[in-house]
Amino acid sequence: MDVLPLPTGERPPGGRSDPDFAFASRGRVLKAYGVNERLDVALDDRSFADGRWEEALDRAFRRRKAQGVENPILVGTVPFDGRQHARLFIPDHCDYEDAGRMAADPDPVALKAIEETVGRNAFEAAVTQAIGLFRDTALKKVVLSRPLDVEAREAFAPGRLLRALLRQNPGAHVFAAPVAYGQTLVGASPELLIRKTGRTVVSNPLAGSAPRSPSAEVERQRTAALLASTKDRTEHRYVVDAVCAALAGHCSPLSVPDAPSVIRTPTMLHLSTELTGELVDPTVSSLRLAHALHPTPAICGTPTGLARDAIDRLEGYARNWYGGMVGWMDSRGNGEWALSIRCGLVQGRHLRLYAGAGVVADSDPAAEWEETAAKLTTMLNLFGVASAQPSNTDLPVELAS
Ligand SMILES: C=C(O[C@@H]1C=C(C(=O)O)C=C[C@H]1O)C(=O)O
Repeated sequence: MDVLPLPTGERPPGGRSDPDFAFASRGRVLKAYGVNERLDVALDDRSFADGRWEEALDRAFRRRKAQGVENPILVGTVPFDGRQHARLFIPDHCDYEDAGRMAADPDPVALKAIEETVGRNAFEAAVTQAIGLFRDTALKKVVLSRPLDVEAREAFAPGRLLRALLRQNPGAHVFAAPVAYGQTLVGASPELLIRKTGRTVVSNPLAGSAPRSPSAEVERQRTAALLASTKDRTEHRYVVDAVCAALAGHCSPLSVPDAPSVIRTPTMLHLSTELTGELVDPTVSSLRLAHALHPTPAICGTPTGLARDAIDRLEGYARNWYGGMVGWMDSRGNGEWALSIRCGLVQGRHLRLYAGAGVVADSDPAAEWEETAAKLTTMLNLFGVASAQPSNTDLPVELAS
């Protein structure tokens, strides 16, 4: 569905006041309107190595400043695979809104079907194959994901999904970003890849997960179990080590807590480590740092190259924007980039959701499937169908209308 044009007659609905791009952080939503200049480019090693992309961006920022904008910004999304083009643009106009004021209850949406394009059997077989790779190769961790296709009777309104995500996930980096004509990536990411404010950078990798529970007692047990779990600690350690290694050359000092803590999203518990550093060279941009980090083992694996190959061979679908990053950067290089997870791609009546789970040597395929199901509830909660998981077959599930 990712490359299809909108069917004739279907246009994304939404009021004129809906921003073209929105990104929430710490209680405020950055809203961007219109495209002043587009900077679609593949953000791979080559783009950063020869400095040409950053020069082009600098020229674009200077043109904008010449039009009277004191500190212009770039917004957009970068796909999982850096060889594919990012969707980045300098907007015509930006403002901020209080996230709480922008939040709204979800609209009732008449769903037609939920289809497990990659079903439980296929996913668990992929996890089993990955476990085999840990025995036979130097691969230590790989994040395997799956899509879930939701079809509604009428076109989804990305702006309304955004407002509902803000209501349901007040602490998340809630976002809505245009990725192609008629296609919008919407989500509520709990994971900050990088924030740069002047000299200071913060990265908050997550890995190691359990679902929330309505019972406080069960949740206490799950939190304690997560902190004590060797499997989850190992999964988490790979990410923290990789983030440390990527930031170490840029930061002095770099402060890394000795042990992870547990953070709560409305649907999940995660092991979390917040790293903070002071940049040796404060002119290094947030996007260059994000590129140095991406893809972390929170979304790809360890070692990166082998994990990428395993994802290509085992997942059986194209991630495209899922597992990339979304955010903004100003002309001084300050900015924030969140992992594009807990998200979905909206196109007309179609919404493709995504969720993945980190697989390590002592993973259990059934538990990894359950983990992806739990992560999908962040988006499925928009429709009140969190418990209506499709059956264990690969067949589409028709929902009562
Ligand atoms: C891959 C996802 O989440 C990532 C994987 C996690 C894990 O394996 O425990 C936890 C948080 C995220 O870093 C996702 O939500 O799709």
